[in-house]
Amino acid sequence: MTPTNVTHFEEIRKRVEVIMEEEDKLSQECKDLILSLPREKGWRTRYLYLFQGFWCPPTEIEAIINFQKHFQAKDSDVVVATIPKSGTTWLKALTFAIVNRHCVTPSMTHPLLTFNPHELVPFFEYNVYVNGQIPDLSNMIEPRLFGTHIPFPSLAKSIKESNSRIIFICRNPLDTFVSAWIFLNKSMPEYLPELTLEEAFDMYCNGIIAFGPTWNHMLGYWKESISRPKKVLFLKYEELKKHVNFNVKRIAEFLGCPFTQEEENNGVLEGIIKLCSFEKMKELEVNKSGTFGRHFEKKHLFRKAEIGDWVNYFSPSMAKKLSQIMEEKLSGSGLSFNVYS
Ligand SMILES: Nc1ncnc2c1ncn2[C@@H]1O[C@H](COP(=O)(O)OS(=O)(=O)O)[C@@H](OP(=O)(O)O)[C@H]1O
Repeated sequence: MTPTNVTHFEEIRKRVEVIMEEEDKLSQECKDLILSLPREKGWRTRYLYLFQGFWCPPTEIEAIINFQKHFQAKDSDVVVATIPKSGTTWLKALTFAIVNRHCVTPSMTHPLLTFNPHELVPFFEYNVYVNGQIPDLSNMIEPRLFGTHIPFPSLAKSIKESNSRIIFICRNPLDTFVSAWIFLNKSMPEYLPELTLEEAFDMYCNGIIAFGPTWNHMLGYWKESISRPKKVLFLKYEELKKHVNFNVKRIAEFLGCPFTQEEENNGVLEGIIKLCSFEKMKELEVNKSGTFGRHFEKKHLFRKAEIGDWVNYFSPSMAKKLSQIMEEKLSGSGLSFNVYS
């Protein structure tokens, strides 16, 4: 092992220890609850627990309970909701850039050039309600922007009942799986010691993935976007990538701040798209080092950003299997997900 590898390994070991300690520090109430829940081997934590109908790591369970008890939504709030590895970083960046475009003057450095999108749009479950904290969020600049991987039914009641808005994005589940698998292997390899790609894939097909089953997660937001289109905007990563201008304009309209013709003529829309692009974000110093969320490395957030990269990892039979599962689980909902597109 080279000295650089040793340092990297040491860093990862330390982060894993921190996570273990955080799990040990959970409140007794939460520990008791967790003991009563069905559990399966986790991908990046010792176990995932079946909590409120979805698979969840233990520290997130405590955070979600706190969030459900204490979060008071404002009508102006915007929540970026996603399945992990389906375009969260990108959508957070776009949302931040769209809603704050009138506050950023040409003479100032854009916050997205010096902060990672996860630092500008905090996750309820990883940043805001961690370690039993109940932060005072009333002084945050409005509109307040938050991120979450929590399924729709488990969002705080005040989000569902207020006029706050939710933008949801999901992605071809095979690419989502590959992105998650590679991200965790790179960022947290110690957590995947005995799990082969095939085993992880089988777990995924059985719905066992943080915040999954994936199909339930999609369906929760999908159904809400149909019944309350002003409340939930439902996006797909592939469509956002293929028709970025159209969809960025759609997001702005949904958020009540459409781009004017003048802004379009002056390159404001184009500028936002460029600023938030994979190529631009990947090259920023701020995104090359340091960690975010649950001690993940920022640099691994920007890998390939390609549609259909799964072909480099899966056999045709794996693709067929997941495709069939998705078809069956989504059948009758009006939502379809072609893994081949
Ligand atoms: N700006 C931008 N534009 C397009 N695509 C982007 C962007 N930033 C990140 N990515 C790609 O998104 C994948 C990471 O997903 P998430 O951002 O959801 O990860 S996380 O849940 O926040 O950890 C991951 O996909 P893969 O490359 O397929 O692994 C990233 O490369």
